[in-house]
Amino acid sequence: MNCGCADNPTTGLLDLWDARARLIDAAMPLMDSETLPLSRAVGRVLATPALAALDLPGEDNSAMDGYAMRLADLEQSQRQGDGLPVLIRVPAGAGVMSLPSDGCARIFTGAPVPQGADVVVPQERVHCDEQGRIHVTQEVTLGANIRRRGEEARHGDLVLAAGERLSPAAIGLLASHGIAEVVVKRRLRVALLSTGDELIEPGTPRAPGQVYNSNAAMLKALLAEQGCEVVDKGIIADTAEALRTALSQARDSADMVICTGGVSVGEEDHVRPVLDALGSLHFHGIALKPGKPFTFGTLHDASAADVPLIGLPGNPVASLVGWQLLTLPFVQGLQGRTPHRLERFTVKAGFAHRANRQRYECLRVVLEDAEHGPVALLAGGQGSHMLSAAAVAHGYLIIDPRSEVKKGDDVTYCPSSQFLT
Ligand SMILES: Nc1nc2c(c(=O)[nH]1)N[C@H]1C(S)=C(S)[C@@H](COP(=O)(O)OP(=O)(O)OC[C@H]3O[C@@H](n4cnc5c(N)ncnc54)[C@H](O)[C@@H]3O)O[C@H]1N2
Ligand code: MOO
Repeated sequence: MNCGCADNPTTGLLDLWDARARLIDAAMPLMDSETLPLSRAVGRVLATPALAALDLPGEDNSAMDGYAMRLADLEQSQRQGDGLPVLIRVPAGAGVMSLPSDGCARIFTGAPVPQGADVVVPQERVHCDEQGRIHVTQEVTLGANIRRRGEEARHGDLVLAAGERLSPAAIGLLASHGIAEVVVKRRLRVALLSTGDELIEPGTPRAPGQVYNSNAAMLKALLAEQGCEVVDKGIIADTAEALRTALSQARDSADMVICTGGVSVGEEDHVRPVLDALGSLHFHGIALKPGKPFTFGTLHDASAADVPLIGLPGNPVASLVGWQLLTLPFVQGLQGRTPHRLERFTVKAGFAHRANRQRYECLRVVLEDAEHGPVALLAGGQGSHMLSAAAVAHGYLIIDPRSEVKKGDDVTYCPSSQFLT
């Protein structure tokens, strides 16, 4: 593990992308797992690969309601102009039948194609004469409208790799293979602390100077969305003693600790000194606005495994950005997931902006469609204490340090939706 040294000696700050890479490298996946029925497995992380127990589809089956036939029989009947008699009827759920020669089968979507048939013609493309014989009105191609046995997966194929988070579509996929239960990682247990004497919980009366604890509400929602179990340690007073006690208890109750506030440089900011006493600091201070005082370290425990600690800045937008860009990939690593690659693409700036000299800036923006593609507009006030813009933003513009953005310039956009998968 690296020390807390910044990689930019001039600014004293660690590069944003280096910090992200270090966090991804440092995440040691949880080893414990449990077996769950599919009905309780959505959002959980597969601990073992899911393999196909059979071919999918299980048989050649029809993609259309229509008529299954041999192309050779059809061509013969077309030369003679007498159409094909319907000899069998194959509904979905029927077993695999055999197609007698010189005729066709009435067939329905999903029904097994009878042996011998090599094409299915949709019913809209046939004409049925008075004798009930089928005439095909358009050209047909060998194999058309037949979904082939095993075309999606063969027995033994990998269906989903270990480390995949189970989306509703993934649950459906497993069910389509007949899989009823899966081995998943146990939920990551995250202890959450909010430091600050000014903090009170929403729903309680407020005195002047007090601030509602928005970080805990937001982080609980973010952690729940990632399938984590939150151990809520509440609001901790701004004293080193209170923080030391709270962090040691948090360490003993969770796989990871997240605290907010108290990571800056004032004498009321106790996270770093307490971390020095209880464990070790890996880094502090990132070239990121908002989010500069982001802190990463380890709480040591003589009798149990070490527990990682992430200290998010108190300013609510700094906490949010510090979660999305840095904490989330670390949490995903602990969960045994492959941390997602940050999705970014280029849009046009709809405003001018002079960037911070030392830090990447994450501007909260909304996208609007314009003639030559999407244009980013500021979603509202950009203060790191203002959640209003973050709450309605579609994503971030990530602006390089020292750059100057002019209206109409190409800029890097990072959609927020990616942080919710
Ligand atoms: N002299 C300096 N002062 C500050 C610096 C600096 O480099 N030099 N950095 C600034 C930056 S950047 C940030 S971000 C903040 C971060 O400070 P802390 O992490 O120590 O946070 P606090 O001081 O405890 O609080 C900052 C701000 O956020 C509000 N807050 C805190 N917790 C919550 C919460 N759970 N819910 C809602 N709001 C919260 C708090 O009331 C303060 O307004 O430091 C700058 N200062
Ligand atoms: O992280 Mo602070 O909010 O950059 O201002």
